[in-house]
Amino acid sequence: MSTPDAPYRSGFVALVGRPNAGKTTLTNRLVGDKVGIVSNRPQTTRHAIRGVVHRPEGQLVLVDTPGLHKPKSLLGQRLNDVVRDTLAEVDVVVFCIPADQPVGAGDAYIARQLANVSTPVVLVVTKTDAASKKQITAQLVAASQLVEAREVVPVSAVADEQVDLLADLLIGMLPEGPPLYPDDQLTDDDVERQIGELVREAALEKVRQEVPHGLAVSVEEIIRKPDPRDPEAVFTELHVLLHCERPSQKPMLLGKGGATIKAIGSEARVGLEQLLGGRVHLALHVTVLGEWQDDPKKLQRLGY
Ligand SMILES: Nc1nc2c(ncn2[C@@H]2O[C@H](COP(=O)(O)OP(=O)(O)OP(=O)(O)O)[C@@H](O)[C@H]2O)c(=O)[nH]1
Repeated sequence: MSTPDAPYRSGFVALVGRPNAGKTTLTNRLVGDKVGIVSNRPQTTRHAIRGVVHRPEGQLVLVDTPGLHKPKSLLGQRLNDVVRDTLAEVDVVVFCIPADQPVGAGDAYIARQLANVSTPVVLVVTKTDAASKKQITAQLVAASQLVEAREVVPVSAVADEQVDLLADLLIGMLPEGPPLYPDDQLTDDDVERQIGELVREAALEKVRQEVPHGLAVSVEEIIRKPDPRDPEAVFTELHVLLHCERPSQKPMLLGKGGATIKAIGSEARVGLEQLLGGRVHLALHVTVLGEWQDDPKKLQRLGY
């Protein structure tokens, strides 16, 4: 794996940036298409793993950070605490700033959080395919004024420009050490969490603006058994609750004659069957949880 003059390196990297900065797209491009599920996490991290980048010279573990934003509720505050812990514990923080949008208050807020930790920062100006050379140059300068960065790299995840270079550069900043994951395992977001995310994404897509932030998902039960149609295959029965904040939101999620909830289920099932590698029966129910974003007990129940 390692060559005599270049030691093997491994470690943790967190991608941060305001919503829409391109973090997910960049993560996916860095990791590549192959996604698997790892059930064991190394003891070295408490954080959810988004993906693992395997290179001959090292291994980069991309750590999930929930959105970093000004706290408006207890949920927001807790998320920000998680973010700060994550930033302090990883080896490198990648701060994504899109090339096609002016640097704004959201970026400045994140920069202030980064100033509180000693973790080295790599500034990445994303979406360079969507901006002119002049715009990119101006953005590189503006971004550099926000934080003290070790490196500043313009990339396009969509056009696959400079992504390999970024991976090499990040690996070079990690401590020497053995691989943290076997190379056929790419993510270890636990299955339950991924199930919840797929359902939540499907629900947000189907209801759009109507149930904005007050939507949470909890996976109540996962039953795996041999598929009666094919005993070699696994059949998974899932019981999932969609929690909304207000009674008025419930009919929106259900739709006329249950049409919306049915559509959410069909949409989610495609991803779920891929994730679980077999047929899935998804039982979805809608409940009203009240002001869950500000209620510590309810937050705990939802895993925050
Ligand atoms: N043109 C272009 N668009 C991009 C690129 N990367 C991301 N996008 C687009 O920007 C939007 C946001 O990208 P995401 O990767 O979801 O951004 P994010 O930072 O993960 O967003 P949040 O989940 O809201 O925090 C999507 O519409 C992407 O298709 C890029 O390299 N070029």
